[in-house]
Amino acid sequence: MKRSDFPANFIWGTATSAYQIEGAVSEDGRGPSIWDTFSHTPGKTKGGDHGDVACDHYHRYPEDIALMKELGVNAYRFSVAWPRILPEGRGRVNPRGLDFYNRLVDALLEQGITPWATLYHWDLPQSLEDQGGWPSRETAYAFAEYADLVTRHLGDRVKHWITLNEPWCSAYLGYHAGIHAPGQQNFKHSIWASHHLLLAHGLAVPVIRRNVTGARVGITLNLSPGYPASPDPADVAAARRFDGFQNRWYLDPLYGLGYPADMLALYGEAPSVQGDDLITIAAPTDFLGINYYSRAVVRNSDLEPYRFQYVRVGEEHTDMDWEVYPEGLYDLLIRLGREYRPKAIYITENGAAYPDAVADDGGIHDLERVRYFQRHLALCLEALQHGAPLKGYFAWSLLDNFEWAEGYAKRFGLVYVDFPSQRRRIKASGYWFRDFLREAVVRP
Ligand SMILES: OC[C@@H]1[C@@H](O)[C@H](O)[C@@H](O)c2[nH]c(CCc3ccccc3)c[n+]21
Repeated sequence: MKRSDFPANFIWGTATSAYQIEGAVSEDGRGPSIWDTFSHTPGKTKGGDHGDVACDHYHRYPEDIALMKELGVNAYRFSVAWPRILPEGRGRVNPRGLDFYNRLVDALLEQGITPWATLYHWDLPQSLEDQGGWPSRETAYAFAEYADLVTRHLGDRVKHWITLNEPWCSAYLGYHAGIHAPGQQNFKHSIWASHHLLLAHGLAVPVIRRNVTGARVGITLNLSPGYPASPDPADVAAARRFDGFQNRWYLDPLYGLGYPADMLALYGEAPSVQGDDLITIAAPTDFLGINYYSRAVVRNSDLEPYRFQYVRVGEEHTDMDWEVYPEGLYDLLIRLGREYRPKAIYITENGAAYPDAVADDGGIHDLERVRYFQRHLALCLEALQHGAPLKGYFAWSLLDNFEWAEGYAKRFGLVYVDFPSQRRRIKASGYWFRDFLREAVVRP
């Protein structure tokens, strides 16, 4: 499998997010986010790690763009930090926050790298959380105001917009599982949060189109295909419930089907739908972003409210203990193409954590990660050849960075970061990706 097997106009990028790489959390007027609060709360992150400095990208972005150039990517997916733009979440604008993204975008364009901006990658301004957070409908309106402001300032140069990164994570991990910020464990709040996140997306789509000529707007979902642990009908039904919990709860409303009836019945908890919300949420989009890491294998369980249990399977697992299962990406792409028929699909994240170390020769020989990328790209190609509307791929991540509750211990980068010195070193996987992208595209 080589680059020239893919369409010549296929997008090849790397992805990051603001809180995971920028640092400079109190610089130039940035306000606190729920991840500042959460990561500084004892016991919430491994080793008490936080994003105060991270990869110091706020200051080192020219060097990081040079690395992207060296890797040969033609696109870069980053996120805009809401708390830099609107320190209280609404109202007062912080011009120095906007200035950073102006500088970043201009530097990317100068290097011929297309900027893809995610408006929300989990760093909700703390003051909005204090006023109710995503369980409050007001937060959806605040997001639309934020989207309006950012796209008015960057929309002349940034044409590709992702409204939200993984509403499932914000709603479920943040408000029910409690392992992500703000760390609530309240099922009803997680259901309301999921609705207001989708509503926020739907309110923002027309705003972005109004402000950005030639905008390409979408949303990024973390989707995992669910497989039953056995042919037992109870396990098959459990897999269907998992699929509703992880995938259909978001895909169905976004594609005009409303919330899945089986899940509404299972949850017995109605989202806080008002008026035309479902029409707003189903605003037509130009692409679906998918973050794929692994599949889920589940069996039946009486555990309320989801009534499934994960089963650990497979021979190969990453440092996150996620099964390496590229076939799941193929199955997912084919299903989405058939069942939801998005105009285009971009893999907005795919990658793996492995315990990287600098060898005696100064290199980082992350051959497992090279293999992970090769296998997943091969299945992307196969899905594309079988009709999936796949138009691009962003590797997660450009740099080792702050891996949320796991802190800095889990490394996903194509580029190794020695955090005390902030020195960057391209890993074997980065060199592999560079050579893959450099493959001479010989015109027939
Ligand atoms: O965990 C690797 C990456 C994160 O660093 C990204 O910020 C985030 O977009 C992202 N999503 C997923 C899959 C969902 C997930 C995230 C974190 C923890 C568990 C599951 C994996 N990742």
